[in-house]
Amino acid sequence: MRERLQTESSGGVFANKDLVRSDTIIDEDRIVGRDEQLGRVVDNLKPVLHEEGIPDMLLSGPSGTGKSLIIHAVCKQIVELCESQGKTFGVLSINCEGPKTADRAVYRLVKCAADDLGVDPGVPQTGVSTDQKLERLYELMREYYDGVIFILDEIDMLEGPYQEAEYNSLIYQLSRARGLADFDGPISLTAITNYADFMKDLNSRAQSSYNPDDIFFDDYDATQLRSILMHRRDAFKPGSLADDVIPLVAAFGSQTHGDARKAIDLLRWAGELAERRGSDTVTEPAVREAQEKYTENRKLRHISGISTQKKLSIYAVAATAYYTKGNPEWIPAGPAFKTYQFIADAMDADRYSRETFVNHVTEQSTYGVLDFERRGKGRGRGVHMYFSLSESPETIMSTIREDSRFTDLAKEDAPIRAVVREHMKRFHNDN
Ligand SMILES: Nc1ncnc2c1ncn2[C@@H]1O[C@H](COP(=O)(O)OP(=O)(O)OP(=O)(O)O)[C@@H](O)[C@H]1O
Repeated sequence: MRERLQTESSGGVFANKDLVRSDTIIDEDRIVGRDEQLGRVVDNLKPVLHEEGIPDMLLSGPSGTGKSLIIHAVCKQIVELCESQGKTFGVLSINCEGPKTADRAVYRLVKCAADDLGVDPGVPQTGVSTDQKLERLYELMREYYDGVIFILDEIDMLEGPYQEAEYNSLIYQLSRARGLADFDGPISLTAITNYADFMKDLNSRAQSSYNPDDIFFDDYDATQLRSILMHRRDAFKPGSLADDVIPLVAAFGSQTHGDARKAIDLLRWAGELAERRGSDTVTEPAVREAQEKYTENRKLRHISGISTQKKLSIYAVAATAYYTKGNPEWIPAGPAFKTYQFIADAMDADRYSRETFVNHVTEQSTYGVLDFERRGKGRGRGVHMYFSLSESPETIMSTIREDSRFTDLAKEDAPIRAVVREHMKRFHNDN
């Protein structure tokens, strides 16, 4: 079982499955089309190489149309070219679906910079003001970077609990960095959104401080999708993909909003279905079946594409939520880690450290799968990390069990429940 777990896929159709995972960062030569948008982003960021100012940008357009791909691909090149000039360009990118407030989003930016630089974040997530977090962000910028781009993906998701959406405050505060950060290098504030009219939703304060170059990404048609998929054909072993599969996936993709992510996921799902059936070729019926099963739920689709260890970590959190009496919304990391260790042993998989487990779990907040926070259990009872899933634990568990490497976990119901209950009880008694 261990061997089976450690191989990337259990069957025989994939040669490099990463190429059909939509969160894989692909090489430039696999980017198809989008010349106009690519050209504009390149022209906007090129001045960094000459220590000149760079504009703010707003990348808008429907889901899966290459917005994140293009900005990250260009930033990657800029980072490399800066490196060759002995300069450091900081790409501080967060997804705004996870943090619920501007304060948390600022913390994530600090964390992103600290992780990139391999230094301590230097501020706690809670207990200090947003200004203190911003000051730390500026400090890191002054100390380590020669230029910075803030990338705020899914900016419209940062609505927050107040009447006025939190993205206003985040945009306002970050766009003032040029004046307030005492940072000499170029700065761009680049937001990504699905809404073409996003600027109209901003309040006047945010609007007056943020004047981005608005770059629009439209839907892909079937021909463009086909070409995107053809450039990833080598995800499959030679001869394992019937000729009509890519055109059919592209046709389905163009019917459902021209979203390349959906098309790539559908191709992978068809491959996985074929493998589960023990087939060594992906054919049209597998595509049709995958299309039927294909839910609109992006978070679940995301989970089905992550690595085995990450699935294992998320499964442990979901199982801890599911088997705990009363199904609490917030799950403490301690007992969830015990569940993880138990499940890893049951599957004969490697057990990673608690830190790696926590990283694997918190990373998923970027994709809106869950939220996390540190909080106290009450006076003098310590601060603990907690996770809160955004989908029902049962749905998450059954999605992960669709992966043949996890299917057998359904049989471990009773022992997992016992482990969860014992460790949740200990957690409550100990602290
Ligand atoms: N022109 C393209 N060439 C190759 N792959 C593409 C292209 N456009 C999109 N993709 C792939 O499709 C997937 C989704 O693209 P991306 O994440 O850039 O979409 P997006 O526009 O940022 O979507 P969202 O608004 O939902 O975040 C990624 O796996 C990306 O690699």
